[in-house]
Amino acid sequence: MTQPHSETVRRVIDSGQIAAHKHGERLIRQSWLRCAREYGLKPEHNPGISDVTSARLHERRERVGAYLDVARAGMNELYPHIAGLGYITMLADSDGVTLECLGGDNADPALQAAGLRPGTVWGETVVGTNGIGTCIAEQRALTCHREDHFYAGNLDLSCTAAPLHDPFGRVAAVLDISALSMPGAREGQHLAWHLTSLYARLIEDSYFSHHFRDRWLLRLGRSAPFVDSHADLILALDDDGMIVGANTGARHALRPPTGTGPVGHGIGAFFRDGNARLHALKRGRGDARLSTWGDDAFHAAMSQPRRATSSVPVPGGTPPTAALDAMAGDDPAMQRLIAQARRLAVKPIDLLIQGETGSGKEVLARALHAASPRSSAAFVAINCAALPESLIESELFGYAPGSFTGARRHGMKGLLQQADGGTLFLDEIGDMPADLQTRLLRVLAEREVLPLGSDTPIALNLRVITATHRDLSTLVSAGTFREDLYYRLAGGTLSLPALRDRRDVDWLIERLLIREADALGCLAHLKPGVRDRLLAHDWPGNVRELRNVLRFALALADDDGIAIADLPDPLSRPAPSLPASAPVFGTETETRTPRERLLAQLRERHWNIAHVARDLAVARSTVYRRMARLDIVDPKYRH
Ligand SMILES: Nc1ncnc2c1ncn2[C@@H]1O[C@H](COP(=O)(O)OP(=O)(O)OP(=O)(O)O)[C@@H](O)[C@H]1O
Repeated sequence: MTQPHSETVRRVIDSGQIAAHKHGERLIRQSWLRCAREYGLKPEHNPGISDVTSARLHERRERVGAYLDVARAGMNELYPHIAGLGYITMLADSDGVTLECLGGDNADPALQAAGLRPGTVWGETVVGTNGIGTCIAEQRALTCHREDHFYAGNLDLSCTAAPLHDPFGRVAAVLDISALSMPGAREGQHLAWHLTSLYARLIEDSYFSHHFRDRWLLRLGRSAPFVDSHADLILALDDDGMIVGANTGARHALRPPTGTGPVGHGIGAFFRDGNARLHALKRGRGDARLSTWGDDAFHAAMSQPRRATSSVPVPGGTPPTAALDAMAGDDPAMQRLIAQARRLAVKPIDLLIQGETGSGKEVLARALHAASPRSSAAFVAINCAALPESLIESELFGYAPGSFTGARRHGMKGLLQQADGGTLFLDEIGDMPADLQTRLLRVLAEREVLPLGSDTPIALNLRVITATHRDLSTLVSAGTFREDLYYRLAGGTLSLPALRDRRDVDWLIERLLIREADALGCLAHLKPGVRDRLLAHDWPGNVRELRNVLRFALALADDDGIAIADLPDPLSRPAPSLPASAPVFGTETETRTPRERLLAQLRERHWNIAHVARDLAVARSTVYRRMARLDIVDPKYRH
């Protein structure tokens, strides 16, 4: 007599033995152990099928949002391939609740009883090992065929499921094909596995392209004719060549030395001459091929951003936050600040930005404006410290015709009025004279402005963002800044960290380097030792100083990249003391002649030119050229 299924499962759980099985089967056994040990499920106690209410089902569909439309289209494409084989296709959300079902007869009691319908719960923690739930737990495509199920009640089912990732790598939904009473062993489901995986990839990539439609999209594939329609890797890039999104293929293929994925890195971090080739691709010129630093070659195709969707805010839509997102790499304080800024941007409140000089206060103010519902109206910036005190009043509030000697005949619209409907940015608010603080407070409270010499107030609809590098609370204690204005402004305060306290300096170097190199039309390469020099600097002038240093160095550098000598003082001065074990590619090399340096690098890499080129961040041809110039001959070719 055959053993009841629950006993088979129990035996595996008690023995804990999973290693001897093939990969697909091992995943199933692993899931059995998880069900028993982590979720406390017992194979003998089958909980049966449970449903969510139709209201909850509606909510869940809403939550999947635009992904659902793309996934539905994918299911419609997939279904005709499997219909004749007795399968139906389903879509579940990331909790394992089925949202859509295509195929079969809705009234078929067998399908109904098996739970193959919208609104049923297939989370692994609830119904044990099954196609949808275990796919979510393992985050990979898998088949759960008949006896693979944890509970005996599901043994009629054969399910193959694949995760659908969102553009950030999280499981957004699951694509599943299922059948009842499918004969044969799980190996017979091989084709089902490939088909489900293929359509999951198509759905993911379609959604990815839709999500990043206002970015440059770089498609990379092994086969030239397919690169446009079936790219293996897709990267979304901003105008500076920074990666802002990577599809599942790209996340797997491109592993950066630091960080968890390619997002936030420049294209040059992964591809030889990445920036130059990107430039050519954007202009529709040059060879449409890219090679990774490990010499993996891809055919490339580039598509342009659809600007209209990002610059014209859709009524009721979410304003773009790209400028905010582009401000930070993986620094926790900056990430927190950007998350707060994203939320505050859309709220009708005035904001105060604090931070040292050059830390990016104005950049943040502009990004807040771009991410706000006011983005299509004016952003008016004024630096209170730079304006003579006598002019601030008329500049800000404007004046009526003939209000004072020298005034324009028709009067002048003040900056407050020019910013009507948009954002007014008052930089260095701590330097605002006391009487103007009073008038500004009135404007903020009453939302109207009284131009000089006029007795008719003008209603204003504006958001005021102020910024200061000074500690306003100290100015309040000293009596030079109005306390009531301070509290009005400090309601929404965003504090930018100093660059020396940020952990994403490396990221910022890369980003600014690409941007500045692009502007100057040269290559963004740092020679060995330069990055370390930059990372060791204290940056009292913050991001502005970093940008200026890179701009200066790029202007001086040869076409093969920035050397330490190209940096401005004091960064170019030899380091005061060097450790005895300074690395070959570090600062110590700077005391040798160029020939000695290159020879040492070639020997270190056993004359592997590709490796030396990678260390130096230059093309192989550059290394060969330098070898010829410095009269260095590879020992292999010496007679
Ligand atoms: N996150 C960033 N990404 C790229 N560039 C940045 C960033 N932050 C600042 N910068 C650059 O640094 C320079 C200084 O930025 P910004 O003017 O916003 O600083 P600030 O804090 O307002 O300076 P100040 O206190 O002198 O007014 C700008 O030219 C800008 O290009």
